[in-house]
Amino acid sequence: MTDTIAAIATPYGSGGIGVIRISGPKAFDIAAVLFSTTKHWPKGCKKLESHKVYHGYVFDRKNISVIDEVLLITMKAPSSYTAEDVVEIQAHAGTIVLRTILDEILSCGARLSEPGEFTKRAFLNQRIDLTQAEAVADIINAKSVNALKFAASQNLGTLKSSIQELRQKLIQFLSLLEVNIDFPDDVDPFEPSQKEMELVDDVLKTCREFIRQHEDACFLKDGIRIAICGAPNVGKSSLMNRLLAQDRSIVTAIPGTTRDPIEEGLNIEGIPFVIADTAGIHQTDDLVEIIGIEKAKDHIIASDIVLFMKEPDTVFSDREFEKMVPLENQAGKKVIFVINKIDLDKGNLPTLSEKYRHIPTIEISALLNKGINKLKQKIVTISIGHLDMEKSSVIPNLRHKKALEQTVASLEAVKTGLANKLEEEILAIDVKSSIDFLGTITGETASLDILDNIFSNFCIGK
Ligand SMILES: Nc1nc2c(c(=O)[nH]1)N(C=O)[C@@H](CNc1ccc(C(=O)N[C@@H](CCC(=O)O)C(=O)O)cc1)CN2
Ligand SMILES: Nc1nc2c(ncn2[C@@H]2O[C@H](COP(=O)(O)OP(=O)(O)OP(=O)(O)O)[C@@H](O)[C@H]2O)c(=O)[nH]1
Ligand SMILES: [Mg+2]
Repeated sequence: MTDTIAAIATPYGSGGIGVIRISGPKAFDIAAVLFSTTKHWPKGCKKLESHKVYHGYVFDRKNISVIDEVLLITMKAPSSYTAEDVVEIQAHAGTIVLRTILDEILSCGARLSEPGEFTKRAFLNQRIDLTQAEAVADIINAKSVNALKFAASQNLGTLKSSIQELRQKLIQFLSLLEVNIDFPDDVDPFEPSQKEMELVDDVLKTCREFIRQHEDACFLKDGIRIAICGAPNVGKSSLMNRLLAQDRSIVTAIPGTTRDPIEEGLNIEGIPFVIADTAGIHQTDDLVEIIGIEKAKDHIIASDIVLFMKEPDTVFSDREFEKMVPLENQAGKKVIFVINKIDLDKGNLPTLSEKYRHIPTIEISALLNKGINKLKQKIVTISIGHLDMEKSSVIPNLRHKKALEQTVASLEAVKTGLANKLEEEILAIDVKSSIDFLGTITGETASLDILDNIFSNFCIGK
């Protein structure tokens, strides 16, 4: 039999309202002891029904004095967050008042909950699966609107149903194999049909697609890395300051002003970016500049998006561009060609070469704050234009990615086994492990370690 747990569910400190949550078999009894719908002695509490909100007062357990005027919410099992009996008390949010009520609840036989224990109970009682439990933590910790969209979608069970569907297909496949293992004499030797081969391929393809989506989604959680690069004095630091809307980098008319790369977080339309202003890249004998240029190159290599800057009356050359963004590092990198200082009416703007014609060009004046919004728009569209966050079932969760990679490895072994006409017993081992790996994602086959690790990262009261 489970015990009854209680915790303050709202953040510490003072605020409008604070919520205390009780879950478990004693929740309603404890409420009946401490709560009264009248403020006068003798305390009066009618029988509490499920899914109702009551107005009343919390007394100390000896029913001598009123602690606070509250609203009390009742939810009978299994229709509650934990799928157990739940009572919530909405009191005034002050550290002392909430602690005092909690102490009374604890002295009536409840125990202080562990971090994440309410959500863990929802999982153990099978109201939600592990991906939904993780989504709850991701909703709380979301650093951007997009991270929230992923998490909210996962909370609804999108990933859960996709994984369950894949798992079901493999279980069906396993049962075909097992018929042959159990009754080898009664049935013909296992000969996978075209349909069964396709089934394995199908599951493999979906797992690989999820892994790819995971990589996209990671950007949205950790920040897409942008590096601003170009020759000295083109206005890199000026652009950095415009994008951040603050004076972060030093701007002077002296070429070679920026030495150390300067990194800052930037949020455009809810998407997190990490942007780096770097030293102007050119030939120099200055030791400090040389080190700065090396660091600039490291930043460019590590970035997802490069803003390659030039000014009017200069020319774009493949050689210069490839010195900054080497050919071997161009794969997967997105580049925007930014022409700065268009306020200077001095002649010709540089144009892209034939080879790099596909790169989008944006004209700006960092000095006059012109074209900056257009540039921001371009940064957003090349970052996430191809993603649909609201429908995506994948959120950037490393645990899921690893499990998917293990599933893929096992299914590859199944495929090789099928091609080599291995025995059913051997095939079944790999099919079983792929089923188990998928099960670790939803929690059907997750170990206690995994569960502890996930729930201990929650806050108390969640
Ligand atoms: N006051 C309060 N607000 C809250 C929560 C809570 O527990 N209490 N939540 C906690 O994180 C979130 C809402 N999530 C919830 C998820 C499921 C159920 C629930 O009772 N589910 C039952 C019954 C559904 C029904 O009656 O339609 C179920 O699924 O069986 C409640 C809250 C955010 N806001
Ligand atoms: N006319 C004009 N001048 C600009 C513009 N943007 C920057 N400048 C000027 O160009 C000079 C260099 O600007 P920075 O932003 O320091 O250039 P940088 O690329 O960071 O230079 P380094 O750090 O030395 O590589 C400063 O005098 C700026 O005021 C612009 O859009 N128009
Ligand atoms: Mg600079």
